[in-house]
Amino acid sequence: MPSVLLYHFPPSAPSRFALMTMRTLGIDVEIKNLNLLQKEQFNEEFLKINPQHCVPTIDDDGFYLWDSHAIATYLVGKYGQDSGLYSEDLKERAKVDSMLYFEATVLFARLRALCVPFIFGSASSVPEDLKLNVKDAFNTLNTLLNGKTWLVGERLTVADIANAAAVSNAVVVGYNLSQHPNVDPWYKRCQTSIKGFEENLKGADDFVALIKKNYSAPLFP
Ligand SMILES: N[C@@H](CCC(=O)N[C@@H](CS)C(=O)NCC(=O)O)C(=O)O
Repeated sequence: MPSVLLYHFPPSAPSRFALMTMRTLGIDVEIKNLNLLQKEQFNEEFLKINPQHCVPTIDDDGFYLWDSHAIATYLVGKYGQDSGLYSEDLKERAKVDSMLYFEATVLFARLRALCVPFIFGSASSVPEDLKLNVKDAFNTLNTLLNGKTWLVGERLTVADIANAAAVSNAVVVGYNLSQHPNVDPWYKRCQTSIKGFEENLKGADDFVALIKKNYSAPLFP
């Protein structure tokens, strides 16, 4: 299998979702780090590949693709049809998609809205409404996991990997998972079932280190 090039930034949860999917599929990955704080995503060479200038982006033998969700489902289709990470069944697949969109537009989006101002030093306190938004997203996740081992169907899918990457960032900034009795054990299952999870946790530590440069207290005391 030829290697796939991943433009990556370890603190980024979407980027780590793409990398964990690659690790879980056993894809030979070549990593090219782009330091977003140094605005390396705006270099001329990368902008030609991805005018949206975001990570993760892959180069699969000259096929350029971005958005972690598109990357994950593409890679399963190309390299992991038997992995079960993205169902062949239309309705099950739609449920996986639904949980991918949940991660993109609710869980990750709300965490980003709360955390990113601290990375860029433009926040000095945690707005209550943003905290409530994050808690509401976790409440939803908890309800969706009621009586279930995985988010969709009977096995791990890319929906679990995406959401677990975002949850890792929440945990390192002090979000207490034990208040969500279904999320906590699911997250522990993710840790032992997703390949590259240690690497993901290291990236989450890099993420919180960026916040701590400007704000040393936990965001969810
Ligand atoms: N929906 C996208 C989000 C990607 C994203 O927000 N990437 C951020 C890092 S977390 C980024 O590259 N920001 C730099 C920029 O947009 O210039 C995905 O899932 O891949």
